[in-house]
Amino acid sequence: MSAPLNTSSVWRDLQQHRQSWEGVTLRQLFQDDPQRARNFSAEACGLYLDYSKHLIKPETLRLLITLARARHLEERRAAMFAGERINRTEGRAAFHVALRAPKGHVMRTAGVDVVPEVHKVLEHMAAFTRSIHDGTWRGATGQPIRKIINIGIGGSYLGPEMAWKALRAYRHPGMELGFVANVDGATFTDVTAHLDPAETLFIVSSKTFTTLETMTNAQQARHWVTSALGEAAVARHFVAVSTNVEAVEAFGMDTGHMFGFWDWVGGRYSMDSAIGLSTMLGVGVEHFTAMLAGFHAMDNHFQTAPLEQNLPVLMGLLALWYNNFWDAQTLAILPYAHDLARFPAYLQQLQMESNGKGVDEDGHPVVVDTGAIIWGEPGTDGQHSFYQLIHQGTRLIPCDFIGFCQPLSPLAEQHELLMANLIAQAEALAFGKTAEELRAEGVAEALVPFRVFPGNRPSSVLLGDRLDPHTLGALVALYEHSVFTQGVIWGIDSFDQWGVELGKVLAQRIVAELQSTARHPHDASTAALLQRYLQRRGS
Ligand SMILES: O=P(O)(O)OC[C@H]1O[C@](O)(CO)[C@@H](O)[C@@H]1O
Repeated sequence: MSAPLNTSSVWRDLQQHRQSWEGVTLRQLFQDDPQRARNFSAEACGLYLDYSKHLIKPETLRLLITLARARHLEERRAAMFAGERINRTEGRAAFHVALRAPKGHVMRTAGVDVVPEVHKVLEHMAAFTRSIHDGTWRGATGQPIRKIINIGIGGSYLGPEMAWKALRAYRHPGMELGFVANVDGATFTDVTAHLDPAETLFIVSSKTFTTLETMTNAQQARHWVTSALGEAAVARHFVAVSTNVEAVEAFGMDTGHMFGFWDWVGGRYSMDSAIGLSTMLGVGVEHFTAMLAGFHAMDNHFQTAPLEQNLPVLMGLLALWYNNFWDAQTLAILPYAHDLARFPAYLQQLQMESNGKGVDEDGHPVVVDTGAIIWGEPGTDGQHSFYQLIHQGTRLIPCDFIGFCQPLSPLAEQHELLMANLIAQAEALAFGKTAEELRAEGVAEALVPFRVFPGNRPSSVLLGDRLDPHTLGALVALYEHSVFTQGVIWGIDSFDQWGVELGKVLAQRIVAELQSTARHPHDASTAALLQRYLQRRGS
């Protein structure tokens, strides 16, 4: 058994190095090193990362990279790309990198090259997509399908919804996508309110095909379709995406219209698998293929670039630096792109389900803090809401700003304003405004303390040329591998999610109590809540 992480010599060196930060300012660091912006920036797959406004010196990076090496990041990365069972608690590989491997690449797990199977499914998805787009596939009444509703939750929803919004400029003409995730019936009624069943296709997306929310909404959809079009319509209006053939059959769906994937694809790493069928239908085969190429380009970069210039490694190490050495609790994701509005929500599952762990891979309590709380909103909306706290509050909140040089909206002038705000926010956070500067501007003395911006608030700026499918794929893979980097250093299993189970089991028990006279023992609070609900729910 290796020594606890926080007693390792490099961890201690980092703690000591952190002490040397008292009184150090980003202003000073930039003054001392005119090359700082160049020295602390890197570029890959069309994404430029400026990390010069972080509380780091060359020594910080050297120590963080030493830590990564000491924790065998390179070996663990090789194990992931070799299809080894790195998801130990579930006894599986975490082989999402094989989902975007080009045809002809060999990627083996458990001795099997999975790339041919992956491409077989992609070809099935492409043929289906084309048949919907060209009208060969029609609904039960002969009408072309124009509305696609993805029923799924968590990893079977967040990626497709995020991508549908992110790739708005690349949508296939005439196609509309909707998403039903929440078990709240309001979601289903809202999404289907103005839809015509005759031109609507449901994709039931669930890795396990047992998830309560998804199965409930799928039954609701079935009722909605069959009450309008009859039982025989199910075959023309439903397809499934799952790893569970038996459950799809049991649901009464034609497995010929099922798009499979594999147990080595984690839910939150699945938007580039058949779970992306709605994305492919929404943006077309070519754009989906370009997105996969973006994922793959970033995989290559992660696999081959030296750690010092490796974007996912750098981002992972920076996140860990604040999480473990500056007591930062959170990381703000701030996309300056309306089309990335759902990116923070997507990253919440990716990062918090992956790295929200309190025991290490050997089952021992972790000795350091793990995954940060991820949150955020698109700029500039957030500026008029929570940025006050980021600028002048008492907490340190590292920020990831994400922006694009070229607008997708025809309102190019507004894009200038948007990007000016992104650049200004990173500048203001880093360098702040001193009392002397305020006085020199003639600010009344009584107001000076309120108007001081302390600065020294760290941020990354990720700049792409354009939010296109390739860039989106690269961006998602960048965060996937950054999450992996952090998980490896903490020694946790980033690919399981046992923490979601207990609530599911308890909910099932409570459902039984709400729907019958069965009663289970509960604590006083739960019992009182149940009683009040039962009394007041109405008939
Ligand atoms: O695709 P499924 O099996 O319906 O699961 C949906 C989601 O539920 C979870 O298992 C946990 O809530 C996620 O990891 C997963 O993405």
